[in-house]
Amino acid sequence: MTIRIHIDRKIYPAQACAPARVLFENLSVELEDGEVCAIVGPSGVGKSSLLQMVAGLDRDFAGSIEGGAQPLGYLFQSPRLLPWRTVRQNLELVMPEHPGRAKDWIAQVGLAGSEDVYPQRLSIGMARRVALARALAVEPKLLLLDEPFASLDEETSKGMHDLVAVHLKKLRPTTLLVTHHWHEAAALARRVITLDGSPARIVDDQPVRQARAAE
Ligand SMILES: Nc1ncnc2c1ncn2[C@@H]1O[C@H](COP(=O)(O)OP(=O)(O)OP(=O)(O)O)[C@@H](O)[C@H]1O
Repeated sequence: MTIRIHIDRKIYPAQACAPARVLFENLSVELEDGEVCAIVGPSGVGKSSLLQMVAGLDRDFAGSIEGGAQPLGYLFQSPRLLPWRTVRQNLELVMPEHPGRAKDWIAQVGLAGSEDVYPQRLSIGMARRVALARALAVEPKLLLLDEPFASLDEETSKGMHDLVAVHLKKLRPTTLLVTHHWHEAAALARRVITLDGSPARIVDDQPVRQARAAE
């Protein structure tokens, strides 16, 4: 499904010790059905905020997001697992019709044997892998990945990268991938959008080949 994002204005209001911040102004992006697009930009520019708006979790802005596809797979920056459910139960929740597949997903993210462990006993990297499995297991039409390979060692990161690549190829979800790493963007995405400034604007938007050449 094509996604059309147009943000006239997104403001985070003033808080006790922080002034109001205009995060986005006149920002427009269109994603074709099945397009994999990486979002890069400096820390604090608004990448995670943009994902939350696309997901429909933040509707407090002037503008529109058209075509929000369901099912939605969303890997948040923090794992956001339900602490009162085991690893297996966290996954079963998103696939109530196929609970038997939870075990297979746990194995695919390299956590076989941790099925009955509660999230507080997992390292951050393990919890993020469960969260990645949860995002992919819903067989999303719209996939939002916020730094999917953070907190992972090199070998695990490569394994998770391959897992994501296989699923992007198989399911062809329209995908927004937030990353700080050009090699991740270049390996998984066909298009790279660079955000910068305050309010944030798109300072670069190009196919991966040209983006790599400009590196
Ligand atoms: N709920 C909120 N209320 C007020 N300000 C917020 C809120 N969420 C984020 N911000 C602010 O908005 C700005 C953008 O945050 P965001 O997390 O979207 O950036 P980011 O580009 O994803 O950063 P990073 O790469 O460090 O994860 C930051 O200055 C942050 O402090």
